[in-house]
Amino acid sequence: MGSATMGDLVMAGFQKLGFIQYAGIEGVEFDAGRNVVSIAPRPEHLNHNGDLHAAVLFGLAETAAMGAAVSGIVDLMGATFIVARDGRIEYLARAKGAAGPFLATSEFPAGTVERLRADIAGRVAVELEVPVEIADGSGKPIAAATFTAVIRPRRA
Ligand SMILES: CC(C)(COP(=O)(O)OP(=O)(O)OC[C@H]1O[C@@H](n2cnc3c(N)ncnc32)[C@H](O)[C@@H]1OP(=O)(O)O)[C@@H](O)C(=O)NCCC(=O)NCCSC(=O)Cc1ccccc1
Repeated sequence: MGSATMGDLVMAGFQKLGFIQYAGIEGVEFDAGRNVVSIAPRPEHLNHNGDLHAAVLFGLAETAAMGAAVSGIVDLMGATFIVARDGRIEYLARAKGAAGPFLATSEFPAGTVERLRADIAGRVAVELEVPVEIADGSGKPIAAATFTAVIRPRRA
């Protein structure tokens, strides 16, 4: 199965979730080791300053990160337990509602997916650091985040 088809499958799964629907998060790019998702702010996503609510930005970042974490292992997920252990976000600049759409990009350095697949094949538990950057519609960085994905052989 090609990565475009896998991306469609992963995003279709995300689209069933209430938070994803509420936030209007959409898939933009999906490839092994890379995931980009976007949000076009609606009035209910904004805070008292008219900026994207911090929790919505965190949710956008987490969606990008966990999508990237699974992007190179979709075919192995049946045998794999995967959850986010933690996440940290730095809000670098105001995410003004009118400056959308906002794009969250999560991408691994070269070799990460290959190592992860080898660890899964070897039934080695992994703690994967997953970076995310969020930019506004002009490309200006507005947040940087890091998540830890726990990836283990699924217990019977
Ligand atoms: C698992 C760990 C991170 C580490 O804890 P540790 O002390 O080392 O582990 P411990 O042994 O205590 O097990 C704890 C629980 O985990 C389960 N389990 C563990 N290993 C296996 C296994 N090999 N196979 C099967 N299950 C396993 C175990 O049964 C137990 O369940 P229980 O509680 O009995 O029902 C724990 O702190 C935790 O679950 N945190 C919450 C994580 C969370 O909810 N994140 C938020 C969002 S998730 C997300 O991102 C969604 C997403 C994913 C993918 C794509 C897109 C989106």
